[in-house]
Amino acid sequence: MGIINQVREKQPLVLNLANTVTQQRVADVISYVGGSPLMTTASNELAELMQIASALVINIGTLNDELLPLYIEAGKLANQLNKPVILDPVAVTLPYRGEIVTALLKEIKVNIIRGNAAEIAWFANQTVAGKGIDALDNQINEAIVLDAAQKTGAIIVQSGPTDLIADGQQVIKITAHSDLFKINVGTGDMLSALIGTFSAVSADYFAAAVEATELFANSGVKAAQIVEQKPANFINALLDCLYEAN
Ligand SMILES: Nc1ncnc2c1ncn2[C@@H]1O[C@H](COP(=O)(O)OP(=O)(O)OP(=O)(O)O)[C@@H](O)[C@H]1O
Ligand SMILES: Cc1ncsc1CCO
Ligand SMILES: [Mg+2]
Repeated sequence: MGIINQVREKQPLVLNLANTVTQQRVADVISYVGGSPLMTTASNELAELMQIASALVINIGTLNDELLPLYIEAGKLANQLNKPVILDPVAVTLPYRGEIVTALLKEIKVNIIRGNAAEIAWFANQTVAGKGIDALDNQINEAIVLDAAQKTGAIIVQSGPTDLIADGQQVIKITAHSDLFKINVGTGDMLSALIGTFSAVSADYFAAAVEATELFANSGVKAAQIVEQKPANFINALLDCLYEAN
């Protein structure tokens, strides 16, 4: 049985420390594949929520000083309960964000990191051109992705025209893509949430990352055919394709 079927059967609750820009799209992705999204920013309820959640997705897109303790507290709870932690390190190449992520990784174990080429290179102490939330150079450099996996101990998903998924030993490439992904802000955040949802029901986090990334790419290809290059319609078609996936 594919992991998508397990998601539909188990309807896992996926807890999100989301950014405030794209959280509706993130909630939609989780719900359309059969999961149950929940967003919080309240420290007081984290212990209760991590008990019922099956995965934690931390997206630092709109971080602030108060959020670092929340990320750490939620991450520690997830680690203690053996639930997967997915990190979306939005614009981590910027100094303040880099400081926050460095501090976070000292305190918690992150199981999967999903970012663009510029963000992933940061974890390998390398520089790949980027501006804010966007990568400007979609390098397909397997050595960087492997190094990022080894340095962090996390599974790495580098998104771009070709997606790369790596643990410390192997790299898998996914080449199916649509250029309508790129214009739509938050498709990376959606992918991180989809990976979180798949890892919520699969003990094999590498398989979860691969299957979720493949499904997202293939759904994008189908959606692009349906909407004939209309980028706003693309998101709706993408969600419809995720809803229909099996
Ligand atoms: N140039 C491109 N052509 C086709 N697909 C792309 C391209 N760039 C990214 N993608 C796809 O778009 C999705 C989002 O990846 P991207 O690398 O843009 O994430 P991101 O920069 O974190 O995005 P965001 O910050 O908007 O959420 C992924 O499914 C990725 O495979
Ligand atoms: C545009 C933007 N700014 C902070 S987060 C975000 C959404 C992409 O991650
Ligand atoms: Mg991003």
